[in-house]
Amino acid sequence: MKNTGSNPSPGREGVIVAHLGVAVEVRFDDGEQARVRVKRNSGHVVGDGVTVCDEVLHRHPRRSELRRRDTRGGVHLVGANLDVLGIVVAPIPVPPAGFLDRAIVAARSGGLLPFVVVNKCDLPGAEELLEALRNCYGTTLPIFPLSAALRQGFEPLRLYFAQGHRGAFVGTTGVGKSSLLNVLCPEIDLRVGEISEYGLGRHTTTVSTLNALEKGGELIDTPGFRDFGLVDISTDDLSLHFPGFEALGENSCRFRNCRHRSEPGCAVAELVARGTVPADRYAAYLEILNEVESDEETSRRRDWKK
Ligand SMILES: Nc1nc2c(ncn2[C@@H]2O[C@H](COP(=O)(O)OP(=O)(O)OP(=O)(O)O)[C@@H](O)[C@H]2O)c(=O)[nH]1
Ligand SMILES: [Zn+2]
Repeated sequence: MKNTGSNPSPGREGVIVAHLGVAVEVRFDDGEQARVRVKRNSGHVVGDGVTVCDEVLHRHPRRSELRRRDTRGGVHLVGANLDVLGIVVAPIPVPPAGFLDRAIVAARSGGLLPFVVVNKCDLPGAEELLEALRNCYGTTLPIFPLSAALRQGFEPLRLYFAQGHRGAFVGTTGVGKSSLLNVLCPEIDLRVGEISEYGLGRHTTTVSTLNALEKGGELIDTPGFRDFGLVDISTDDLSLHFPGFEALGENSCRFRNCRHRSEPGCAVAELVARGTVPADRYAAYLEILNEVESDEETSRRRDWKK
């Protein structure tokens, strides 16, 4: 174990704050940090709680896991024990249809609370976007309008994290995630620089880090994950976690695997008929359901061919 402070004694508890491929950086409960070697593909991720005993890592059970799927269908664990997922949108580029709903469903199915950041509020079109999002999600999620370029509007977001939340940001290319991170966590780049001094420079581009925020809370930054253009969800996730179906509460559909299409005894259909779920939200749901079903069909066919 390479030590960045005094010698850690065996059996100390901490959290993984950086993953370097062949080693992880552990921050112990007293604030001291040390590097521990791990096998490549050890399965440890940033955010994992660990006990270090005789230079060996013992991982604690996780309360949540954030995953992403690559374009070839491989699943990657991005971080552990996150509480919140910040979905970043902006007036430009316009969020792709269904992006927010899919990202919200992905967060909830991973056990994370989603929130929305509307960046680039200095640009025309921001008011309209914000208004549309407030109408759609305002009662179910926190929405933070801000401008990373002007460094304005960050206080409510900082206070939100300061409640003790550990989170990550996702969003499509160009919405300003890097700019946002730089305002919230200006030391991220510095820390990556430090890591390269240990001769692991080649890995610095894929380093994922857990960063403490000034006023409290933590942010996981994983380059490569931030671009969440293609959000992978299942039909089960969608029918359970679609934003707008919260009014369902304990009223369940007759069939446990109800897709809320035209099944008898569907509680969602009832809410739509009563106007509790607006018709346009239901239409958005059906559209995504069709897409997800067709994606699932495609991957089933691909698996058969293997
Ligand atoms: N007007 C305006 N432009 C912004 C703001 N935040 C970021 N930008 C610009 O938007 C562009 C994209 O910003 P990035 O921070 O690189 O966006 P990103 O989401 O990290 O993009 P990727 O790295 O491609 O995923 C840059 O030209 C930024 O200068 C903002 O608040 N207002
Ligand atoms: Zn139903």
